[in-house]
Amino acid sequence: MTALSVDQALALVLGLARAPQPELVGLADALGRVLLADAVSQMTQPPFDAAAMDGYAVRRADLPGPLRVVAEAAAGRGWDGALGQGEAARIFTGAAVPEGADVVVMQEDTARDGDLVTVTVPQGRSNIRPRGNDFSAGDVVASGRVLSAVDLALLAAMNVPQVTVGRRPRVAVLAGGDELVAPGEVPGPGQIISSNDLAVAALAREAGAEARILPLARDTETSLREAFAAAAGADLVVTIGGASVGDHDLIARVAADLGMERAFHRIAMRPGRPLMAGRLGEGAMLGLPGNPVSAIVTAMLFMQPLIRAMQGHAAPQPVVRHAALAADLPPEGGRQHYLRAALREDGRGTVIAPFGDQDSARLALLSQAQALLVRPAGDPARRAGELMPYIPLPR
Ligand SMILES: Nc1nc2c(c(=O)[nH]1)N[C@H]1C(S)=C(S)[C@@H](COP(=O)(O)OP(=O)(O)OC[C@H]3O[C@@H](n4cnc5c(N)ncnc54)[C@H](O)[C@@H]3O)O[C@H]1N2
Ligand code: MOO
Repeated sequence: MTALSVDQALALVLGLARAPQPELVGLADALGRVLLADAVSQMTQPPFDAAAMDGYAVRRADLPGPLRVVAEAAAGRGWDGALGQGEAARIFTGAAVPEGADVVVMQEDTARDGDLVTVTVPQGRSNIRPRGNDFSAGDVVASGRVLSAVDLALLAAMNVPQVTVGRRPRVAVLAGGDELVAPGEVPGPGQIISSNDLAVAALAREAGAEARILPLARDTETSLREAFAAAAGADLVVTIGGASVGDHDLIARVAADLGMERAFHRIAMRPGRPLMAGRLGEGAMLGLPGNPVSAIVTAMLFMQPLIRAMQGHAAPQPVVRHAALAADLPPEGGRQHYLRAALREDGRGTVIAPFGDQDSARLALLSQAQALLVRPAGDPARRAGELMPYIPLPR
């Protein structure tokens, strides 16, 4: 069987996402989430013609004065009178501009003497923000938007305290292997510390999921069955390791016994060939390979897009940018290759330099990388300076 391409595999993985489920949340919980219903402004902003400077509200025709200061208007404490000829009102930024005034003169452009104020500099701009200059009641933040910090401020200003967003997928992370112990424990002979589960859960949360790490499973069917049982209720079960062909790689067998409908189990990708995906009960399952770099890279390229798609993201895939190669590269093999690389800026733009060692077990090297250089399967030899696609890594 020929292995699937990365694009084919990604399409199948995204196909595992069911329609996003709406949930009403307060703005404080809405960062990074996808709006599933239009949010409609309840406010017009500013709600009145507002002063943009501290100074004096005056009638342009009366300038330069002297003008009699007859009132004071501060933000939140307005003056509801009207300016007559030859009159000025002391005013502060954000206050409603009194009727009759058509300019706010900043106080640096005035001279005050008792009740009288004289404008000392010719006035150009009005320094008045007209009512509705920012937005109006009925304006809409459209469904589909991924909410940024600025969007939260906009929605708050619109007096929309709650929004309908995609529910956070519940993700269970299942790592296992007799060689693994948790961080802080003392490893026995032949044992190492489990690291992938932490990274994968963190990546799941970064993509918007509620992630929990299950207790480490052992390399027995019983232990794995218990772990899958503990994952009940998850929208997505992500296993790590045990995906390859070794005698102790039991994940595929146990998942199949539990009724997993496998979409694929092996893709033309490096690192990450033994990647598995499918439906499991009401949810989805992703089986990531155990090598740390392979687990993390496949989590970025498949798990995070799936989690985003589950919340309704229209463009769940990672961002792809382009940079010039720092040095020549030999032709690629039959798998799409994601090379750990450094980025730097030179006078003409971004330059990408893949590391010499691409061993998929080297976490310390991955933590140095700023990008994954993407080389398609069968990519021919490349010359320094050629533009190549890359995926920036989170810093
Ligand atoms: N005969 C073959 N052997 C291997 C193949 C193959 O095609 N034929 N593929 C290789 C590739 S590529 C990868 S990637 C690995 C994937 O293997 P598994 O998914 O079965 O993973 P394991 O064997 O369980 O573990 C591999 C490696 O990763 C370490 N590991 C596992 N889980 C964790 C964890 N939670 N934290 C830290 N490190 C972990 C594990 O100790 C192993 O060293 O298979 C190759 N072999
Ligand atoms: O695919 Mo493995 O993930 O090359 O190390």
